[in-house]
Amino acid sequence: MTVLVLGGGVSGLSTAYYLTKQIPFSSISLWEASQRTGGWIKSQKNEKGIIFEQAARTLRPRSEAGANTLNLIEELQLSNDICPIYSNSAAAKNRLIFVKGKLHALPSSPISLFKKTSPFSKPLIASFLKEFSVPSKRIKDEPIYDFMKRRFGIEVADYLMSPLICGICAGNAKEISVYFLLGKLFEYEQTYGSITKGLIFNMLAKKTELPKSSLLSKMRQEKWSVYSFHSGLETLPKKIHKVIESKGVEMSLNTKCTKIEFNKKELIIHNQKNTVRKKHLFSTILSEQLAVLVRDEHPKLSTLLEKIQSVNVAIVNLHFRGTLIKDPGFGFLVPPQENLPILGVIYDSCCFEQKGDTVLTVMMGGHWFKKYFSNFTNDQQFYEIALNHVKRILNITESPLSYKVTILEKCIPQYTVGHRKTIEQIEDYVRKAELPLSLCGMSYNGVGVNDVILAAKNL
Ligand SMILES: C=Cc1c2[nH]c(c1C)Cc1[nH]c(c(CCC(=O)O)c1C)Cc1[nH]c(c(C)c1CCC(=O)O)Cc1[nH]c(c(C)c1C=C)C2
Repeated sequence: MTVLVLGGGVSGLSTAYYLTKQIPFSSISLWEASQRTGGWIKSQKNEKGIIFEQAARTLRPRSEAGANTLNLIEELQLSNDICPIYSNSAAAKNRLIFVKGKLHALPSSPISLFKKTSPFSKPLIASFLKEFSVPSKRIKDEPIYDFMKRRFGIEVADYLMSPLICGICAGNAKEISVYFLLGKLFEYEQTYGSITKGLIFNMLAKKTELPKSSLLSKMRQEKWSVYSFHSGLETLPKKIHKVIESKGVEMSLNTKCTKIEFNKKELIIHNQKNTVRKKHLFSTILSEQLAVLVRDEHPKLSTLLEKIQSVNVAIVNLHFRGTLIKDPGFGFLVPPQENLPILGVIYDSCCFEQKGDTVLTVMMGGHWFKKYFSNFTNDQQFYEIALNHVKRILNITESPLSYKVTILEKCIPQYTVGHRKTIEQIEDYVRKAELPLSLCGMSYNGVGVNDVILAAKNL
C-alpha cells in the first residue's frame, strides 16, 4: 500500500506516526509545503534561553484527547522533558479579563462562585441556580453567545463565554457553533433540560476509563493543570518528525501539492516538481487549501470544503528585563465588546520561569483581523499597537529588550453554526464517490493540538 500524508503540522506528523504503527509494511510519504515541519507550533529560543512561543504553548492533560497525547508522549520517550503548570499555581488559577479600563480576576474556585466579583453584578452561583428553571429549547445548533445568554444571562455570555471563545479559536461567539465547540453543554440542555443539572449528573456519574499510562497517573497525582516542555511545545512535533523518519516515512519539505486527480481508486498527485501515484491520501492541510486541489474533478466537494474558513492571528512576543507583572497569572482576555484591537495577553513568564525576566505574548486579530488591521503594511505597526496596550494595561514603563511579530495567516478554522452539517456532507460525498481520501487536521473535528492528534489516531 502506498500512501501520502499532506501537511507536516502536528496533525500530519501524528497521522504518519500512527500509520507506521497501523500499517507497518506500507510505503508512507509526507509532503510539507514549507521548509520545516511543526506547523503553527514553533518555539524560538534566544541565546539567553528565553522562549518565544509562536502560537499554541500549552497542552491540557484532562480529557480523552489529553490522555491520548500523554500516551503518545510516553511512547516517544518525552516524559522527562515535560514542564507542568500545577493546579494550585497562580498561572493555573488566576485568569483575568480587561473590562471598562480595568483587569478583573475571573472566579477560580467553587467558593468564589458565591462571591460577587466585578464586572459581574451578582455572584455567579445566582446565574447557575436560575439556569435550572430556564425552559429548554430543542435545537440542532445555535451561536455560543445566544446559547449562553439564553441559559445564563448576558453577563456570562459577555464576560465569560465571548473571551473564552477568543482564547480557543480567536473567534466571535456570536457566530461559533455551540454544538461543535461546547458539545457537552449543548448535550446537557438537550438531555436534562438544563446545563447545571447536566453538570451535576456528570459529576455523579461513573467516569469513563481513560487509557492507563504511568504519565497519566503522574499527572493526576501531581495535579497538573496544563503542561509544555522545557524547550517549548515544539519539542513534540520535532520528536515525532525524528521518530517517523527513523521508521522509514519519506519526508519531503518544500513540496507543495498543486493538484489531485482521482483515477479508478488510485490517485495521481502533483507537486511543483513531479507527479506520483498513490493508493490513499491523508489530507491534514486546511479544508480551504484542499478545496483548490480537488476543484477540477470534484467541484461540489470543493464548495463544501471552502465553507470552513480560517482567520488570521497576529502574535507579538515581548521580552522585558526583570519581573514586571504585579498580579501573576495566566494572562488576560479582552471581551470583544470592549472594541480593542487586542484579543488578549499571555503572561508566559508566569507560566514558565524565563530567567527572572518578563515574557508576554499579545494575541491580535482573529475574527476581527480585517476590522483592525486591513491597512497595516508592516510588523512595526503590530508591535506598536501591542506594546502600547501592554504598557497601559499592565502599567509597564520599560521598553522591551527584544520582540517578535508573527502573522499567522489562516491559522484557526472557524466552526460556525452549521459546521456539523458541512462535515456530514463532506463525509457523505467522499463515501459515495468512493474516494481514497481521509480527512484530518484542524478544519474538521477540533482545533486543539490534542484534538488533531486523537483524530489522527482514529483515522
Ligand atoms: C494562535 C493563537 C491561538 C488561540 N487559540 C489557540 C491558538 C493556537 C488554540 C487553543 N487555545 C486554547 C484551546 C483550548 C483547548 C486547549 O488545547 O487548551 C485551543 C484549541 C486554550 C486557550 N489559550 C488561550 C486561552 C485564553 C485559552 C482558553 C482556555 C484557558 O483559559 O486555558 C490563550 C489565547 N489563545 C488565543 C488567544 C487570542 C488567547 C488570548 C490570550 C487564540
